[in-house]
Amino acid sequence: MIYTVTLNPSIDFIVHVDSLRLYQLNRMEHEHKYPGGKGINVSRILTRIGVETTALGFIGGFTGTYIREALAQEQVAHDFVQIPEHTRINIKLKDKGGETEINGQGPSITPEQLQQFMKKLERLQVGDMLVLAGNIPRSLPSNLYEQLLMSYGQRGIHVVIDASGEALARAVRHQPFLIKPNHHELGELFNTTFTTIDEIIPYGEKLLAQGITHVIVSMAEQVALLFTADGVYRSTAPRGTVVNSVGAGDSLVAGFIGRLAQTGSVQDAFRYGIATGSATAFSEDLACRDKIEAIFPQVKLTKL
Ligand SMILES: Nc1ncnc2c1ncn2[C@@H]1O[C@H](COP(=O)(O)OP(=O)(O)OP(=O)(O)O)[C@@H](O)[C@H]1O
Ligand SMILES: O=P(O)(O)OC[C@@]1(O)O[C@H](CO)[C@@H](O)[C@@H]1O
Repeated sequence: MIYTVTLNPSIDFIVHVDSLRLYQLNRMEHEHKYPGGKGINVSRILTRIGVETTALGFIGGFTGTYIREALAQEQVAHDFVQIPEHTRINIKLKDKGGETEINGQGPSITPEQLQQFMKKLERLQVGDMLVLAGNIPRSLPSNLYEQLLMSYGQRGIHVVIDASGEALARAVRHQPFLIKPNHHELGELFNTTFTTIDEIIPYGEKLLAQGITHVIVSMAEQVALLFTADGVYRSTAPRGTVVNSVGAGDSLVAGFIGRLAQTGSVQDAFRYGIATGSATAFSEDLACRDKIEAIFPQVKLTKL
């Protein structure tokens, strides 16, 4: 079973305007609402590709009810801790110049609610996977992912970290199964910036040498890199028309771990992950299975 954790879920409110005019009235051309938050996105994709998953985290208020209902409609299993405060709404604003995101802070989580969440994790068994994805709300300990990684990693559970900043920096010390920084997040981790692929390679190898099983470095429409036991692989991103790239990174993670669970082949899983990320970028909502599988044959790997 793949458990995903979204400590701070959201309704993603996707708004399209032709050309945003600041400080003036803008009319939406069209708008969509989706259940969001990185772990929830991973669970939605896993369900679409037929991999068993349960989404965990904290949810509350009318926004929380909307998310529960939307997930139930898609048959995405979940077991959230119910809280009284409203789950946040994140605005994703698209115009012809690009995408602007305004994410909410989200509700405060009390120590009692955190305890309820910890209790839900007790069901995890050897061989399960735990995906810790997205920001850690300010009301929770900033080392929460690190604590979970240490305790569940030692019990034979594969822990995936899809986070940035301090949460990622703390996690890489404790041998997660997979991390998927984009090249900016990787640069931040090492206090540097990258201009070429060659510059990234020693840093990915360093993370692997620290005991991380798989490291994927994504770069949106450019190449992505996989660092794994038998070497470094480069994949080019498929070409297409970008509709909404929110959740592309989460989709890559879901495609990779889902396919790995199905086939056991790391290279095949990397190709499938890239196809899933791109299929999401080319869709209004997250990718559907048909689109992923149509793109999959386009994805080729080169061993470096
Ligand atoms: N413009 C694009 N064209 C094609 N594929 C894309 C594009 N943007 C993203 N992707 C696909 O999604 C994957 C992940 O994208 P990206 O590197 O933007 O992740 P991210 O920064 O974690 O994304 P996000 O935070 O928006 O979820 C890429 O490796 C690629 O397969
Ligand atoms: O504020 P966080 O937790 O870092 O990111 C939340 C978020 O931007 O990430 C997902 C896309 O990756 C969206 O569904 C969601 O709105």
